[in-house]
Parts: sequence; C-alpha cells; structure tokens
Amino acid sequence: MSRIKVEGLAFSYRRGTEELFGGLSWEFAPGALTAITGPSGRGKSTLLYVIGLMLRPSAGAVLLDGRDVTHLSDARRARVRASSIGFVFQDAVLDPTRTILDSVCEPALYRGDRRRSVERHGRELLDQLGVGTRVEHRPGQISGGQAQRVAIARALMNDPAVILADEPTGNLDEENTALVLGSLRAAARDDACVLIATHDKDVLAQADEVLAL
Ligand SMILES: Nc1ncnc2c1ncn2[C@@H]1O[C@H](COP(=O)(O)OP(=O)(O)OP(=O)(O)O)[C@@H](O)[C@H]1O
Repeated sequence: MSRIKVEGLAFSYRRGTEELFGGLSWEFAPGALTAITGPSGRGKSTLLYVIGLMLRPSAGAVLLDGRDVTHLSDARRARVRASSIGFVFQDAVLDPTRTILDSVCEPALYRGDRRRSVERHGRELLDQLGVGTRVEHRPGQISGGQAQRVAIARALMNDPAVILADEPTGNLDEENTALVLGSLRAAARDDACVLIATHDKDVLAQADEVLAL
C-alpha cells in the first residue's frame, strides 16, 4: 500500500483565485525519495502544506496509509501530523532562545520520551548532518546552512513515516547537500516516505521519482 496518495487534488488560497494542482492524483511509495519540481509559483510548497495537513484541499483527498485524512477535525489532523509527519520548512525557523540540541530534542521530549536517550539520538542526528560540534550554540550563532541542517535533524527526530522537506538544500554547498540527501535517503531506507520540493539538480538526479507540477 502506498503511504501517501492524493486523489483529484486542487487548492486555492481564496475562492475565485488561481487553482493549483488541477486535480492531481499521485501515489508516494514508502522507501522512496520523490522530488517535487516545477516553475516558481506552481505550488510546490503549497502541495507540501496540503499533504502535511496544514492546509485543506479545495477538492480531492489526501490518504495516509489508505485512510482519508482530509475531512478529520483540526484536532485529529494535528495529532496525525505530530505522530506521523516531519516537516522541514523552507526558511528553517528555529527557536532563538533554545540551544540547537534542545530544538532537535523537543519533538521527542514533547511526546514523553526519556531525556537521556533523546539527547543521545539528537547528537547522533546532528553528527550525521555535520553540525555535531554546534549542539550548545543558539540559532543566532550558526550559519543559515547549518540552521537548515539542524531543522532537518529536528524533523527526523521522531522517525516520522512521512518527511516533507521544502528546498532543504537551498542554502547548502555540494558537500552539505550530500549530507542532507544522505540523511533523507537513510530515513527512506527505514521505510519513510520522503517528499522534497526542489529546483536543485543534484536532488533531482538522486530522486527515485520526480513529480513535475
Ligand atoms: N498565503 C498565501 N496566500 C495567497 N496566495 C499564496 C499564499 N502562499 C502562496 N500563494 C500563491 O500560491 C502560488 C503557489 O505558491 P507556492 O509557494 O506553493 O509555489 P512554489 O512552486 O513553491 O514556488 P517557489 O518555487 O517560488 O518557492 C503562488 O502563486 C503564490 O503566490
């Protein structure tokens, strides 16, 4: 079974304005890295928000493991989001008052995991992403590209079944792009469904599937 499926999907930010996706149907398989590409303004970010249950489609449905999650209440959609979806936002917003390690650990502490094992896992993720020496720093003390990688570690923290990443390599050089792709690939190997909105040729070359909007 596909982990995520969209059926006849369309979205408008306001009634009577431009409709995005034009009735898109697509299945995203677990274990696969799918790049979502297309010209600026075509709706790549918006598609991630709709699949990430932050926006409701104006037509069609989003199915997660075969279950239609489109019409659930806001509270139930928020629960599904917290338990199953890791989101990497385009601008890597991190809490300026927390250390890097605290930011990465927060999703797991919030759901009640034990601090010791959470911190161990947080340090491992930050190491994998090449920011392991920055754990006690705060967002103002690291570069934009490092913040991007911290945001990815945070999204991977709870081993989500679905990872949605919006231009995750936008700020990165070749070496760090490879680190990020390696981490997303490792998550996919653990059977996650990974969707990356991107213009990056390296990401497109390494994706298992490409959805062009
Ligand atoms: N909050 C909003 N309210 C109204 N319109 C919006 C909003 N966010 C985005 N849009 C519009 O929706 C369309 C799709 O935007 P979106 O950011 O999803 O595109 P994109 O393909 O990700 O673009 P880019 O490659 O430039 O990041 C654009 O026309 C944009 O102007």
